[in-house]
Amino acid sequence: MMGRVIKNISVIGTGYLGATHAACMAELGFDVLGVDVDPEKIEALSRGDLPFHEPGLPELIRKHVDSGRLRFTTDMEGAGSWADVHFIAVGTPQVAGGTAADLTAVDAATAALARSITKDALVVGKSTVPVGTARRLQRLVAEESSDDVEVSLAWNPEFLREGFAVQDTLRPDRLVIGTDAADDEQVLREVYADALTQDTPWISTDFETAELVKVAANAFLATKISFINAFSEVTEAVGGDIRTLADAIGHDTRIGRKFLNAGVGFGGGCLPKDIRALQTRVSELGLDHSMTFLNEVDQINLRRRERAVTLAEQMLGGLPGTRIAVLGVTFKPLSDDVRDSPGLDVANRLYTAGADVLVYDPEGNENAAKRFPRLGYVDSLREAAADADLVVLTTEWNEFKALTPDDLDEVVAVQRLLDARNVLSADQWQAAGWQFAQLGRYYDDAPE
Ligand SMILES: NC(=O)C1=CN([C@@H]2O[C@H](COP(=O)(O)OP(=O)(O)OC[C@H]3O[C@@H](n4cnc5c(N)ncnc54)[C@H](O)[C@@H]3O)[C@@H](O)[C@H]2O)C=CC1
Ligand SMILES: O=C(O)[C@H]1O[C@H](OP(=O)(O)OP(=O)(O)OC[C@H]2O[C@@H](n3ccc(=O)[nH]c3=O)[C@H](O)[C@@H]2O)[C@H](O)[C@@H](O)[C@@H]1O
Repeated sequence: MMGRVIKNISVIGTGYLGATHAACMAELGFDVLGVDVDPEKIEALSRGDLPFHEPGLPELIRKHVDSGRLRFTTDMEGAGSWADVHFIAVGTPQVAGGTAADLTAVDAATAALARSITKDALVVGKSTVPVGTARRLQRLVAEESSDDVEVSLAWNPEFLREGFAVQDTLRPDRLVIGTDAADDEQVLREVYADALTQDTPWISTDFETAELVKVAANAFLATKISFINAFSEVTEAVGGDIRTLADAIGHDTRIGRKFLNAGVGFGGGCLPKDIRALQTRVSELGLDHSMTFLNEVDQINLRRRERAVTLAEQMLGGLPGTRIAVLGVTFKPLSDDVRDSPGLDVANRLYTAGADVLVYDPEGNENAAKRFPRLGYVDSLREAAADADLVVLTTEWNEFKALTPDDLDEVVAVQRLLDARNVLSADQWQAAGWQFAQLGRYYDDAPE
């Protein structure tokens, strides 16, 4: 592909990652075609509607659907005969009933794409995959594509965060490019030219390192969260304040304060499944011990959910027959994503144990109701808290972080709050007469 001017880009898979990537590529000046197997998603996107919540993305999609620079289709063949660069951004979820990554969609999308390509092109993997996948897909592309065209493969993992997806794509904090040929790296330099500042690190490496960088980053973030949450178990038992502890160690710039927010733990469509897939892949490679610590990271994380439920039960003196308001069921604020959400898991466990649960989330109600239809869902914080015996804050949306006792004093049945994200002031709520608990903190009057 050397010496070509890149004009047309396709993005295969238009979920959280792919829709963002497609819109941002259009913003960088390319003509872009988003391809997905889900006709409803494609219909919505083609109208300029985003079928999920991501700040700043609806505006970008609409802008470029209107400008004609961004189109969506279910027709893979259209993409294969049109684009110079194809990004693979399909899902790699956990396999049903196991811990490995399910690569069915990546394999199917890559094979279908390769068969449809009728001009020289670069296929770029963006999905998060087990190490070794890129090399396998390179062979698949060679087998499935026509001998008349030159098709090569590169691996370019994605580090965007939901809630900040647009800014993370248009101004990435680093780019990692795994290639087998210098020409392919040049193509990606051209693609990303306008997203780079003078200082953006550009890491050019082989396939294996590129794949591993991605899972190493997520494993490190997960470990950092479970590290502080393991200390929560200690401060809860012996007395102490996990926030002060996190602040104090975070001042050491070698440690840093970010990702040391103790609470109900990590969830989402990436961190949990990525640490499980990494362990599974490493065992497959015969390295039985290298990543076993990630099992501990996972267990610490899941114990936080249990702890939230136990604490709620202790505060109430039993769950059956109680009314509980659950505030926040997305896995984090600024997203409508409820995949492996700690808050939704806690809500469901409280319900299963006999409580009457009313959920309110600013963006997540609809997705949560699809997953757990039996919970009650309401459209406002006040409705959720009305006559509640306990309010549980599980996702730190700004609306919840700004709560004061005045907002709820007259609304609830009993002044009782469990802050499972450590974002409210214990002093303030206790001074107002509330029975108040947080994960990772110890109180003289804490229920035991
Ligand atoms: N969501 C995020 O913040 C990030 C996700 N990732 C990785 O990106 C990948 C995609 O993740 P999400 O966008 O969150 O998943 P998602 O589930 O939102 O989107 C995946 C999309 O792929 C489509 N798809 C499935 N099979 C297909 C096929 N054969 N051809 C065309 N389209 C197909 C699905 O219909 C769906 O729209 C995963 O590997 C994930 O680990 C990486 C960084 C950030
Ligand atoms: O591979 C991915 O898909 C992405 O996964 C994460 O991004 P994301 O899942 O959007 O969310 P994070 O901001 O990392 O939060 C993950 C979870 O950790 C929790 N968390 C985060 C930070 C913290 O201090 N404590 C904590 O419990 C959040 O509430 C959330 O449930 C990574 O941060 C991204 O770099 C990566 O690209």
